Amino acid sequence: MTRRTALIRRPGPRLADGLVTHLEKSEIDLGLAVQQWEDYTATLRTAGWETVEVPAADECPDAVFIEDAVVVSGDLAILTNPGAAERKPEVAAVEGVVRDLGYRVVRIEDPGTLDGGDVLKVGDTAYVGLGGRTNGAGIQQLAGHLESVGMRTQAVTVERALHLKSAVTALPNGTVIGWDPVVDWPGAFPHYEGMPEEGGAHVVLLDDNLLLMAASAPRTAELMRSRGHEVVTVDISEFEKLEGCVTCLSVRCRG
Ligand SMILES: CN(C)C(=N)NCCC[C@H](N)C(=O)O
Repeated sequence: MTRRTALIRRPGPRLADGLVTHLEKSEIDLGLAVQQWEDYTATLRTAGWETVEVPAADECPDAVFIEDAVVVSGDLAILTNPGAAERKPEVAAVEGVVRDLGYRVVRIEDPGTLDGGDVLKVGDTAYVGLGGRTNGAGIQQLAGHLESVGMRTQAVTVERALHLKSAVTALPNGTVIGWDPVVDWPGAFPHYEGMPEEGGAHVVLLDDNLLLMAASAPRTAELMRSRGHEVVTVDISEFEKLEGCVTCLSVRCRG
């Protein structure tokens, strides 16, 4: 049976100090955020995922966005080198967890920077956002590591969004979906389709036909249901205020 493990990391007391780049800062309700995180992680478990908690990094406000700290593919865990200095200390505690899960561990090193939110895997292609957080050296190193697990890498410019996966994710059939105003280069993807809402650009594939989406994208959820997908939604409003989305709150390990 294939492993379905999701790495998660509890929000810390400093969450409200998290970085914002493309949004105005707004007030965060920490109690509500913790409740939303509990709901999100419970949704993963209900869908059959075992959740593994990475030790909290309470001094790092953005640590809950665990997706940015590690990229997994096949038997490989690639520890990232986040592009924002404040986020670099998040990575250290991930290493022990992925080693315990049996992954071969490699890392992105200076001068390369890379955030996991910039890596979108579709089949055997990893599209990687080249933008504010991930640089060319980081993409080159990633490409070398991914080659060892049979993945090819393609860089995609990201200027209008924080991360590539802030702008686009992919449906089970490989179609890349996005929210047009923040997608710099839709032609990079063989099949691209714009969605009616910003939050509609983000799906987590929980199963062959089961999508996890944010409650902030009801029209897109309806569109997906009308096409035969099952959709579960979670309210992640407090994380959206910090430019987070459903993908950022976990790292899905399949295999
Ligand atoms: C796909 N996305 C958006 C992510 N993987 N990460 C979101 C990180 C948000 C955090 N406040 C920051 O600015 O780093």
